[in-house]
Amino acid sequence: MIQFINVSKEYKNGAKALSNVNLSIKKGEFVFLVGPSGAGKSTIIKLILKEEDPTEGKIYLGDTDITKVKNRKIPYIRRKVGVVFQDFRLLPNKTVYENIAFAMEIVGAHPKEIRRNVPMVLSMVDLSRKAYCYPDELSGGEHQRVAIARAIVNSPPILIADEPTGNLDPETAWGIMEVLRDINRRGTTVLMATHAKDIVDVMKKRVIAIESGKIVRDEEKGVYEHEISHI
Ligand SMILES: Nc1ncnc2c1ncn2[C@@H]1O[C@H](COP(=O)(O)OP(=O)(O)OP(=O)(O)O)[C@@H](O)[C@H]1O
Repeated sequence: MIQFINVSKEYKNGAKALSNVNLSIKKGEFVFLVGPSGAGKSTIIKLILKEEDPTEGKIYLGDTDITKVKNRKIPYIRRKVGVVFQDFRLLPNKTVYENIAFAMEIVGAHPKEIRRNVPMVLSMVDLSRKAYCYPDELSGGEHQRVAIARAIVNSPPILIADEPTGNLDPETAWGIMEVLRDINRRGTTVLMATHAKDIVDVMKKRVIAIESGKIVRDEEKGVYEHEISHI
């Protein structure tokens, strides 16, 4: 579903963000991307979204090498990948319903489909009763659930979450994890970058650890970090 082959990324200012990264994520997997600040997690996400291009290497989404995709075809990639950020990014002057509907309008969905799908995803994130609220009337956890609903409303096969629980208290964060787990169980591939050690350790999902732009660990049912023994 997602494949990086010998991917390196150097930003224009000379910062080397990734060097020779190889990774392969299969359809339906749930993967945590962990590592210290500046390790390269957001860069991996930006490359998948084609917000940046790699300096070297190939990146496949399904059968498509997205490094070869022309800029005008980028919206086609964005339809395959839903994305949720730490800071929500909802439109403040639109209601919850309109925020989600807007994500469908911009990909040209039929109004009938919008009327069917928006209530469906709102119910998935348990927010049907807030459909006509504005973002400033929501709690942080509710905001993030709307952002997730918006990310999945076009049924993308891949959902990327960059620190989705970063601004939330522990209990609310766990609510978000339950929503992501449900979405994954319905078949969506989920890639989540996080610093939340407790969440990673409890979920027992695949963990890819990155440090200084290199993958240093890739484990099934992994943990956030291994204790270093000083004996
Ligand atoms: N647009 C940019 N221009 C130049 N350098 C950048 C840019 N974005 C990131 N970098 C550099 O690339 C490296 C990797 O950054 P990246 O944002 O991918 O790390 P990260 O693992 O997501 O960190 P964090 O956990 O703090 O979000 C860092 O050294 C960073 O300073």
